[in-house]
Amino acid sequence: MTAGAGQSVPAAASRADAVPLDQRLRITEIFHSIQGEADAVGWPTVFVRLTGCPLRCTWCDTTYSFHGGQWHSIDEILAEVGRHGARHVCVTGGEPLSQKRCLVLLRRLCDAGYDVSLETSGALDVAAVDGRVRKVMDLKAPDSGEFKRNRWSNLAHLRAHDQVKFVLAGRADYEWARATVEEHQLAQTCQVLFSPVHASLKPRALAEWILADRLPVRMQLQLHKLLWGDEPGH
Ligand SMILES: C[S@@+](CC[C@H](N)C(=O)[O-])C[C@H]1O[C@@H](n2cnc3c(N)ncnc32)[C@H](O)[C@@H]1O
Ligand SMILES: Nc1nc2[nH]cc(C(=O)O)c2c(=O)[nH]1
Ligand code: SF4
Ligand SMILES: [Mg+2]
Repeated sequence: MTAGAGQSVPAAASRADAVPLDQRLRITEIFHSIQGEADAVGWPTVFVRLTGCPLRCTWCDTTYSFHGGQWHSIDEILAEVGRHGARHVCVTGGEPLSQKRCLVLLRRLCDAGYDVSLETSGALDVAAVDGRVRKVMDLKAPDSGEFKRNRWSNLAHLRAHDQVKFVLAGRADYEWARATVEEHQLAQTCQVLFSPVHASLKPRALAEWILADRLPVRMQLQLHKLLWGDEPGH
């Protein structure tokens, strides 16, 4: 289901008409791919990309999710996810938590037995996210232009299976991330991921900085971009 690309699910769409709008979610795309980021990297995964984001990170690779999309009921989304036969589901966006019913979707996916992860900017409250969901929470570095949106109180809701992620555009971002990890003792709470902004910061430079500083962080590249480049739907 690639709602943003104009493809819909006709039979399901007519059923959804009976569901009140406030019980539906606006979806940009649902697709099956290899998880390219975070702890579940490499697993065949179904991605549910919710439409809309209140942030505008300078380097965002998913600007096509800011607008458009199609409304779908949670039952429809679950049916589409099930069609792909994967164990892992990643709810992403856009900023998924900017739609309140995302919380219900996450709970329903967990109840259905999926291994569920949530990619979130860290700008919205994560307190009510189902504890079974693995949160992958960005802390936005200065060069993202969205540093002021970091919601520091979210750190209190991180559990051992969650991840804090820093996407870094250059050395200044790196210095800030290193100081933030230290200040908040993040590596003692959960995995800390450092990733270069794709095609901006050289991965090798980031790797050498992490090694030189003996940082307790996990470096990562976006595997799907090595496989498929910037094509949406992967
Ligand atoms: C597209 S965002 C959607 C979820 C949520 N809005 C967020 O920012 O976490 C998913 C992940 O992709 C990362 N990302 C976006 N553009 C990127 C880029 N150009 N290079 C590396 N990572 C990027 C984000 O930092 C985030 O960790
Ligand atoms: N393959 C693949 N893995 C991903 N992991 C997180 C993604 C995202 O856009 O949030 C993503 C994505 O867009 N594609
Ligand atoms: S918060 Fe996520 S989706 Fe929104 S602009 Fe930043 S990277 Fe893109
Ligand atoms: Mg992506």
